Amino acid sequence: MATENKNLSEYDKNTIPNAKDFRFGIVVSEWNDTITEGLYNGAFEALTDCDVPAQQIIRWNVPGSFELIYGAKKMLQTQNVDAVIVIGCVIQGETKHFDFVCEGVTQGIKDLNVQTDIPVIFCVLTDNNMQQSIDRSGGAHGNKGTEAAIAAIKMAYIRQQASISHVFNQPLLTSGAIQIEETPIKIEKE
Ligand SMILES: Nc1c(NC[C@H](O)[C@H](O)[C@H](O)CO)[nH]c(=O)[nH]c1=O
Ligand SMILES: CC(=O)[C@@H](O)COP(=O)(O)O
Repeated sequence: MATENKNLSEYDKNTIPNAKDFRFGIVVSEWNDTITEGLYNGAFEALTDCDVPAQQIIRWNVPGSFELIYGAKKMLQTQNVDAVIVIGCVIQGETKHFDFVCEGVTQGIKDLNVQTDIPVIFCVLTDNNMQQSIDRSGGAHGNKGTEAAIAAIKMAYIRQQASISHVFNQPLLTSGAIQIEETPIKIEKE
């Protein structure tokens, strides 16, 4: 489904896990800052609407979308967060630079998700023109920042449940919950 057939800002709070104890990092690119500020506002408002205290949301700025990779890496390494959202807006110019920035950021963020234990949510617009970016940062198609915040909550919850599941040695249900049997935890004696 293309974005034009989906409102990026819509979510049902009844389907969102309890997020009040989660901590979120948000790394924001300063390139196209009128757009990235709109995306940040969408993300921040969605997180607080889902009961995340403002003091549990850490924001760092980086110069451009390519620097989101390093900024997210250092956020993961130094901050106590349950998920990171990277926010950027890349708009096609005259040259192929757009292609390399978009591919680089995509691969870099993918690598962080593979190499680290903290989910990193990709909230980077890769648009043909400014109007498309306006439409997706609080305009006609909603706000991809809102969408990213909900994704961050859901992924932080999956990470939390997966770690509990591992401790209790119980399967993680498709709902993301775990089935805790009555069997006691086996403590391996050293
Ligand atoms: N053209 C855009 C850029 N370009 C800058 C790069 O992201 C990077 O900061 C530079 O290459 C130095 O490493 N960045 C965006 O976020 N959006 C653009 O449209
Ligand atoms: C994505 C970019 O870096 C691009 O907007 C820069 O514009 P240009 O390709 O005209 O140098």
